[in-house]
Amino acid sequence: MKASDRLEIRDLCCTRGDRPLFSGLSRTVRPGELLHVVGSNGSGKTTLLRTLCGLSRPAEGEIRWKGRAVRELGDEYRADLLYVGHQDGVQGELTLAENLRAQACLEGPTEPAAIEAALERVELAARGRFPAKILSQGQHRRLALARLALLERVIWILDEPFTALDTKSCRVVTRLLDEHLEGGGLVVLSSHQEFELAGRASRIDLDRVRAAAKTRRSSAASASAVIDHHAT
Ligand SMILES: Nc1ncnc2c1ncn2[C@@H]1O[C@H](COP(=O)(O)OP(=O)(O)OP(=O)(O)O)[C@@H](O)[C@H]1O
Repeated sequence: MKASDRLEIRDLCCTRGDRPLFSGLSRTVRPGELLHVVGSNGSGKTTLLRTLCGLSRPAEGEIRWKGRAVRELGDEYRADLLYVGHQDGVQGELTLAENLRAQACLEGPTEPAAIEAALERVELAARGRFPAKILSQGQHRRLALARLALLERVIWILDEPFTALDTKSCRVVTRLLDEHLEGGGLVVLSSHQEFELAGRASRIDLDRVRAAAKTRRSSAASASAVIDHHAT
C-alpha cells in the first residue's frame, strides 16, 4: 500500500426520499486507518456505508479512491472493496464451507485449505460441514465475517460487525481488524458498541454532522436577512 492509496469522502450529502440525512461530510481514510461511524438510529450510517460502496448515489459530493472518483473507477474500485452489510448473503441450506466457497467463487477457485483457515480465524472450523441454518445469530455473523479472512481486499466496509457477538467473538473480530490495519488496509465501520483496537481509529458522529449543517444553514439565513435588511 502506498500513502497515496487513500479513500476520500468529499463534501458528501445523502438523502433518503426527499429527506436530507447529512451534508457537508468530508473525511479521508488512509492505509492503516479505521473510521468508526456512529449516530442515532436512522441518522444514515447504513446509507453512508452503502454510498461508500457505490450501492447508493450521493445527492452531492463524491467518493475518491487513489485520487480518482469511484464512479469512474467502477469495477476497479469494487475489486479493492469488501462490504459486509446487514443482509450477509449466507445461505442456510449450504454448509459453512460451501457458503464461503460460493462467496469466493467470483475470484476463481478456492483451495479447501483456505476455506478451512478462514473458518478457523472466526473459530467456526469445527462446524464447517454443518448447514448454516443451524448457526446461532452470533455464529451466523462470524460466518459472514469469515469472508474478511478469505478474500484479499484493501478496503473493508462493515455495517455493525459486532452485532450479536459475545465478548470473546468481539475479540476475534477486533483481532481481524487489527491485522488488516497493520497490513496497511483501510476500514470504515458502523457500530453502536465501543471496541478496543491497537491500530489507528477515528470517529465520525452523523448526529453532529447533521447539527453542524443545520447551524451553517441558519447562520447563512441570518446573514442573508441582514443583507436584505441593509438593501431595503
Ligand atoms: N429505501 C429507503 N427509502 C426511503 N427511506 C429509507 C430507505 N432506506 C432507509 N431509509 C430511511 O433513511 C434513514 C437512514 O437510514 P439508515 O439505515 O441509513 O440509518 P442507520 O443510521 O443505519 O440506522 P440504524 O442505527 O437503525 O441501523 C432512516 O430514516 C430510514 O428510514
